Amino acid sequence: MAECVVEVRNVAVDLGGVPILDGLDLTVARGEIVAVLGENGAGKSTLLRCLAGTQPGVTGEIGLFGRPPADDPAFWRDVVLVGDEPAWYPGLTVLEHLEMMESVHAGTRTTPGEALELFGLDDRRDHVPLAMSTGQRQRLSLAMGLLRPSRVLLLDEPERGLDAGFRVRLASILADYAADGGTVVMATHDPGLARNAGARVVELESA
Ligand SMILES: Nc1ncnc2c1ncn2[C@@H]1O[C@H](COP(=O)(O)OP(=O)(O)OP(=O)(O)O)[C@@H](O)[C@H]1O
Repeated sequence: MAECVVEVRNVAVDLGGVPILDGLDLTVARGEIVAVLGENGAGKSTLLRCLAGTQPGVTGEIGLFGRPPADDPAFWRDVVLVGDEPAWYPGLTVLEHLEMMESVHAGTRTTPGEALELFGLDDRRDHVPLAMSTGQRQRLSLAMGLLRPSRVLLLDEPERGLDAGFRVRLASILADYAADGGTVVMATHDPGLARNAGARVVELESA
């Protein structure tokens, strides 16, 4: 049986009297992709924050590799979160952002050059992120996340701003990550992305 990487038992979040998730159970195996779908406000981002250990007010049990998530360096050596647009480093180009990631992480999954090609950013390598389109910046966020060595990807609406063609490529990038033994949990509004990536779909009901 495949190793269980993510385990969520009876998890709920109380945000000032508003219950969210309401006793959620979820297990995700090594090499599996789970796509969490649901209406606006259903709690998809909240679930990802729970898995990342950054959500206050959580009850129930959450384990990644058998340990509760902890917002500390050891945890983040295994886990990559791509969510809201990051704060770009002023004056650094696209290539330099990727090189910065490479310089601080041993054993990166791709080189900066390979990441530029994979994420279709080769012709933007010498641009600064704030001079690019929303979708191009999202590609860079994903490229920086995928360049890092990791065992779990937590992705909040990774399709945000991406054109249809690149969503197909992203699905294949995620499928390759899982085929290499990685585990993915993504919140998405794109059932096509989930299907093309070979994800198991989990529907979150609104409270
Ligand atoms: N800081 C907060 N304080 C109080 N309530 C919050 C807070 N953040 C989110 N919520 C509420 O929690 C619920 C879940 O929000 P969440 O962002 O997890 O939903 P979502 O499924 O990711 O939505 P979307 O599809 O719009 O991204 C919503 O009803 C939202 O109003």
